[in-house]
Amino acid sequence: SDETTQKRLLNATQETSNWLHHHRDYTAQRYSPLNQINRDTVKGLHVAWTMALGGIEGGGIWSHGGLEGTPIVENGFMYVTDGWGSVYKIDLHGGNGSLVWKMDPKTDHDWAGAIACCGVNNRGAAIWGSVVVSHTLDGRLVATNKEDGKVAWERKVADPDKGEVITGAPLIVNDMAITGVAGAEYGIRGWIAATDLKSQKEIWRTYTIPGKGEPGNETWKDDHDAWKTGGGSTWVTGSYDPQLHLIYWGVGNPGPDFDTEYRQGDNLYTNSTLALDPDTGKVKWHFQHTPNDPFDYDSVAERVLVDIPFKGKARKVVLEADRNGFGYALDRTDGSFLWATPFVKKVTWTRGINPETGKPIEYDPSKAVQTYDPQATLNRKNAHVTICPGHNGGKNWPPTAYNPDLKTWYIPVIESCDELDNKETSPGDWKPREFFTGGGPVVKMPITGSITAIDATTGKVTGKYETKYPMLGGLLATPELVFAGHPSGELYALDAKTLNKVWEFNTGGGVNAPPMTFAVDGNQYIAILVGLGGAWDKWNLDSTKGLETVPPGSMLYVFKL
Ligand SMILES: O=C(O)c1cc(C(=O)O)c2c(n1)C(=O)C(=O)c1cc(C(=O)O)[nH]c1-2
Ligand SMILES: [Ca+2]
Repeated sequence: SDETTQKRLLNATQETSNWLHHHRDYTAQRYSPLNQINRDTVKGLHVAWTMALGGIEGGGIWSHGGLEGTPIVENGFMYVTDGWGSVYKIDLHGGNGSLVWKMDPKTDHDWAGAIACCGVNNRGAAIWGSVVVSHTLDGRLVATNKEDGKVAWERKVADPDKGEVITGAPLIVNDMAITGVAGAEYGIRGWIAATDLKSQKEIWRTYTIPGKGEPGNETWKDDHDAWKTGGGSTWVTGSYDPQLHLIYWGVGNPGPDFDTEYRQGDNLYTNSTLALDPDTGKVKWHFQHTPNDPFDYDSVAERVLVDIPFKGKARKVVLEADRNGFGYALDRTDGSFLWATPFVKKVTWTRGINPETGKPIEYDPSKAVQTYDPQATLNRKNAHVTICPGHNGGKNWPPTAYNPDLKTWYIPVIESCDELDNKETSPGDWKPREFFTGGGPVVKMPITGSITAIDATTGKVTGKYETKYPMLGGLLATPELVFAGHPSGELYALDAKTLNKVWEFNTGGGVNAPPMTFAVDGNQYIAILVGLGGAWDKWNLDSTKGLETVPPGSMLYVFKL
């Protein structure tokens, strides 16, 4: 197999046939210039081949695993993961797929599965040199030889004894694998860690919650060290700007999720965008989206890097579609705020975002506990609320896609409200490997979805394709099309400009993974994993009538003209 050099990883946008990074390239646009499958030809798209994978065994609190991965493709070979972290190498030549090897990391199902808040999830692998680099739910970073599927080395990065698991794909930057952690619902103290792929040693680990004496720690104003169990997970893969030499990564919810009085203050850097120096892990700037969050609005979404004009000036921008229902554009050189737009139809937790500061209008930095909309803000006195978007967010982990020619950003939306209860938390309540949430959702309300298009240069919504079910799988953009899968099984293509549906196929499973595209032997293909898992069918099924009949499964579908 081929060497994946840093030079090639930097140039991934131009390797048109390939998909070398989790989000295809360092911009995380999930845009491929391949255009054989286009507005005119797409009606001829049909199944080329399928392959049954594994990973749907149960473990811990989970009755089965799910499929959330984005495949990597390099020069006619695919590397794809299942929910328990097995990696499959598939030869794509000759018009069908054949399994070359499978690496089973022997994940400890019960130990890790007991503390995976939201599913047996593994969102994919990365490639570097002659190895595939992947994570396991039980906290390991594994390097597997591309050639023979043998494990070259592995290193423990996260510790399930503390409630830490890993569900995201690694990001490779300058011969390092960058790892994010999950566990904010178990009161972990979140971090982002860099492993040197040459020495296999840790180079840096940056806690998303600053320690005593570090700038930001003063935003934890309680008297019982709430910062030590303050959440701030980092479970979605970030992006990288080589010119600015900055990594962009999102940070998850504070813990306990629903008891703001326990963790008074803004709770930095939870629910923030971080820009980090890749050499040292130092935080160069931050922007917090929902300070002192009462709603579980993890700001973990991928950070999409786009170069666009804004108010007549060329800007280097980072986009984020936050769980709080707003899409944000920040200047990625310094984090200054450009615009925010609601991408869901209904937002009730705030009256809006202050156009100068980018903070919720009600935000008062002098307050230890924030009150956003007084009706909707959950606290010990207002211990039962209805909020929109619901705690799953207006958009969860499934990635957005961006078309750089149209300067249009497509968001996979969850259109929801839900009812939340507060439960007062006391110092001493935290126990390793136990939920530490300070309340939670109670009544399940119906949930739908949409694909919402935003003009990145203005922040205005330009279109909405409404869907019966929430968008749980993420998007792919090509020059003329947007691809998406549905939890009820359909994979479909929309016209990139009109958002009209131009093609559809029912996979017979439930789609919970993002589509991707590649080319081999001159032919373009669309690939997607099928198998409903993640958080949905355990926690949210009452809100989506009809999905209870979708069987778990584990299937790779590949389409061609
Ligand atoms: O805070 C965390 O550490 C964390 C991790 C994860 C995860 O790793 O899957 C999810 C969440 N939170 C979460 O809040 C959530 O809604 C969620 C949905 C899913 C999924 O895969 O469907 N994962 C997660
Ligand atoms: Ca969370």
